[in-house]
Amino acid sequence: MEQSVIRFKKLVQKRKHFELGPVNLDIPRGYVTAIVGPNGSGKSSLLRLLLDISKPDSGQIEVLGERVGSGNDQLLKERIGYVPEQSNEIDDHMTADRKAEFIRKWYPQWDITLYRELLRRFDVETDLKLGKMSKGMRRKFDLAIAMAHQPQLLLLDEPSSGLDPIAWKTMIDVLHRYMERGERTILMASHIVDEVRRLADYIVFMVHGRMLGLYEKDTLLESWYVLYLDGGSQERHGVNWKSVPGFCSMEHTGGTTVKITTSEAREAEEWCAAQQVHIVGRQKLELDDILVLLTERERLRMQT
Ligand SMILES: Nc1ncnc2c1ncn2[C@@H]1O[C@H](COP(=O)(O)OP(=O)(O)OP(=O)(O)O)[C@@H](O)[C@H]1O
Repeated sequence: MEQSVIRFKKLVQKRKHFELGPVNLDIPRGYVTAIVGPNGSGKSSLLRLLLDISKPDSGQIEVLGERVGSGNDQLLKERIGYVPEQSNEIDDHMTADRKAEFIRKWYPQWDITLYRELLRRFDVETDLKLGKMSKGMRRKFDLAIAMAHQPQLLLLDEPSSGLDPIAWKTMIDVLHRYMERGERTILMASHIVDEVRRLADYIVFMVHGRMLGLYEKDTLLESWYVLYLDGGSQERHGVNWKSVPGFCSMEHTGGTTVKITTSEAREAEEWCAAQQVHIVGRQKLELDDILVLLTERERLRMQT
């Protein structure tokens, strides 16, 4: 694993109806990591803990080498850009430029040229009050504000929420460009498969407040497959399909063909070769299908 930019150590936060953690995880520096998980799995809660907006019950978080909540918060926040899931309504009476004037005082690295360039690219009307902006325009403004002080770490909570397809493409391009310079890191929570596919290097799955590991995206997508197997003679010899490496599910699809879903495609194919099972077809799983299967696996694990 590369050098880490964020470290969660035995992090736990207990709510009345929800428990987050324990989370033990290192987020690599210099990459885009996406937290992917169903509604209510704890993605936003985790980002708020990172920014010390809410407190854990136990455990620790280190961000950019500093312990969160240790008193260096302002210095730390200067190095971080954050786009929350929902914009702050307190700012609704301000125009874009007034808000920018207001917050730039806290950021020595604030780059007015970059700010103007981002607003131009996102087509944001600078003299409009924030409360009068459309949802998408407000989102674009929030992104520009989060990036204008050139943070080393960007935390994005559902960044494309409300964006039209053109604005979405601009955002993807802007984020790619952000990553081109230096050792920068993005940690984002997202539901959008296409966004994760285009941006993320690593993926963290989160289900019911639990982290299901950090996966390198390309490796993950190469591991989860549906294999269509000719099960004719094997069915007669009583082969146990559950012994296929990475076995997730099995279905008869008509005739002698058996559909097996596996999380270990390469090993499963080697198993087929050893068992002389003919592979009739193969199909990659998409991220959302993988999430559904992991969620179901976690639900079953919690029941036992
Ligand atoms: N301030 C709070 N007080 C009590 N419970 C909370 C609070 N904030 C969030 N929760 C609960 O924590 C759980 C996780 O919520 P969170 O918003 O972190 O999930 P999420 O994965 O970001 O969801 P979504 O994808 O819908 O945005 C939910 O059950 C939610 O009701």
